[in-house]
Amino acid sequence: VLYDCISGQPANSTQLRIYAERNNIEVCTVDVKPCDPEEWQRVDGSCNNLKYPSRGAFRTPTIRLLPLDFSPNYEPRKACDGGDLELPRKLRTELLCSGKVSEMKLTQLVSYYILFSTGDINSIHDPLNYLFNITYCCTPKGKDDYRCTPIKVPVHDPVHRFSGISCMNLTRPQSFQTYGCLDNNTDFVRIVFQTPIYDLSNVYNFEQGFINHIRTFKNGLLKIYPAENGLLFPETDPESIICKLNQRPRETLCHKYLSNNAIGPNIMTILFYRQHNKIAEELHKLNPSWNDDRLFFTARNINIAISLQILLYELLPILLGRKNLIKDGIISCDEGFRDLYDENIEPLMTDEYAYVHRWFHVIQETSMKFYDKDGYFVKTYPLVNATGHTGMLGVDDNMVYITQGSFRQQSGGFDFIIDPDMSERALGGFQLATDVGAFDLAKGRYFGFSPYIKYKEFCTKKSYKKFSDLKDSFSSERLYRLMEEYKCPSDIDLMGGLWAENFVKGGMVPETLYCLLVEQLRRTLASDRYWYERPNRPHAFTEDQLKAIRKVTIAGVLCWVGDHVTEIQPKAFYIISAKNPLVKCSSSKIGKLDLSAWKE
Ligand code: HEM
Repeated sequence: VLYDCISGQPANSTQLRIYAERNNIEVCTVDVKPCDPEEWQRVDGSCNNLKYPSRGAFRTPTIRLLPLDFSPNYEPRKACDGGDLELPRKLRTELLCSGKVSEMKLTQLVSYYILFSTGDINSIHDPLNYLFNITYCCTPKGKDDYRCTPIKVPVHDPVHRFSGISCMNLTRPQSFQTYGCLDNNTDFVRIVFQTPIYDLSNVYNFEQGFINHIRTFKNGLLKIYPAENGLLFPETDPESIICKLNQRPRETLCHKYLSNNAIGPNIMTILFYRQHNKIAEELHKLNPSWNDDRLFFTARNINIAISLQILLYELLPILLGRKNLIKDGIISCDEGFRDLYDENIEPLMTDEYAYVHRWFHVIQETSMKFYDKDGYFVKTYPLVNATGHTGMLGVDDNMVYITQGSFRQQSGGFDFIIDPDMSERALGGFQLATDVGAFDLAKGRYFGFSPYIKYKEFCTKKSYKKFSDLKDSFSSERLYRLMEEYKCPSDIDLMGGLWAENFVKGGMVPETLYCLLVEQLRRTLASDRYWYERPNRPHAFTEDQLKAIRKVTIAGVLCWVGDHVTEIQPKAFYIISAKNPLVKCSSSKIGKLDLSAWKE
């Protein structure tokens, strides 16, 4: 049945006719084969909710916590005095300092994993659009193109008053209106291609049929190929234009079915892809009678569960605070099952959830340190030169160096200081100047997010009319900066507020960021029928199997599928220290997967 993406109902003949006239049936509908309540979790996400079978599938529309706030024609909202809000680049340079500060407790792996996890539920179609299709927003042609929303650089910009750069190319976020599924005069609905549930869409892909390209259909395995350096990678497309930074002819590796994005998540995706095969191989040894399908879906089920176990129980407690997460019902304090499922809650993702993850741009350390397999420092390499540069992983020891660096190098600071490469050249060799912070702030306006104080009110149930009402959530110095830049509290952008706000007690992120993440995670836990901790889902784990999943840590994953990782600290999101020393991968301190509970 063809379901209308927007309504989540079977498309009627009038709708289909309109879509056919516009030549966009394929993008505005999802083809859902009849659901079987007991089937394995589908790769395209359909049939997650049996009442609304297309919800949870790729291209499920996003939802909003607060109403849209735009000027007419989806232009940014106005300031309280009726004028334009301050330029995003001006606000970024005034509210975030540019410089290098390290977080002394955490490793670079934190940024790699958090970005990898956002890639599961969020696609990178918007940057691809302005990098490959609409590249002229800073030229006269861009002035007449509604899709162009370039970043204007103020004349007295601290960096570009010297460089002569006065504009950065950027486009409007794409929506169901962009693709003609909704009329232009209707409320903006963001289009996202990934499924809105955590199901490793970034590893297994998500569009119908794509999975058939990566499966071998033998023993549950995915296709995998050795590169020039002998290491194993998913299928490559040497002609792809996405890997623009590949140094050809030597560097040819470029993922054909997976995304070639920033280097950290790129590596994590490769590791989870390989991990699928390791799991399938072991399952096959344990249960030689299982057929290909059973091995494939069981391995995927375990792989997804591991990715979530690490996110929820290892990483988020560090970032958001373990006690906070227990109090808010996001993690459980015992090892057993839990079941928060409610079939009346549709598996949908809020726009706010993906958006506030952008705050983590401030923690990105961009001088990647390369270490060899024995832990000797080799060199530093600019992280931004590695985006769209998958080819570097297939030659020399780069994959080894970056993997080793991920758990040996410190993370960037959790503060209001952004690494200069993120604020000036985040898109490395693609675009001359990219201030990702300014992009983040500008995008918030083109998504039509309500001002920061509305979110603050949503989270605290208090009212904020005057700047002084905010004094409990900001240091006086940070509040003063906001007052310098914004005329009224209601002018403060969501991202502007996050950049200045105090951290949640017990955690390392701004209070409102915490609140908006938790809001979505609650929905995710209640709306994903296949959530790994549930005892009553199709092909649920047994108690022993769930216990085995709960033991796995990111260190265990790196030991198992990382190239030449032979020793690592047990808590790999934390730096190596006397309390968290390097140990051999064979040590019982490393949380490895034991698949014996799957033997029949
Ligand atoms: C700490 C790790 C990071 C996290 C959690 C993160 C998160 C995000 C998220 C959620 C988006 C929004 C995507 C969308 O909805 O369209 C985004 C956009 C973006 N990120 Fe990151 N990111 C991280 C690191 C990086 C790095 C290392 C780079 C560059 C090398 C980068 C460059 C960008 C760019 C260029 C955009 C698009 C900006 C736009 O078009 O508005 N990010 N990031």
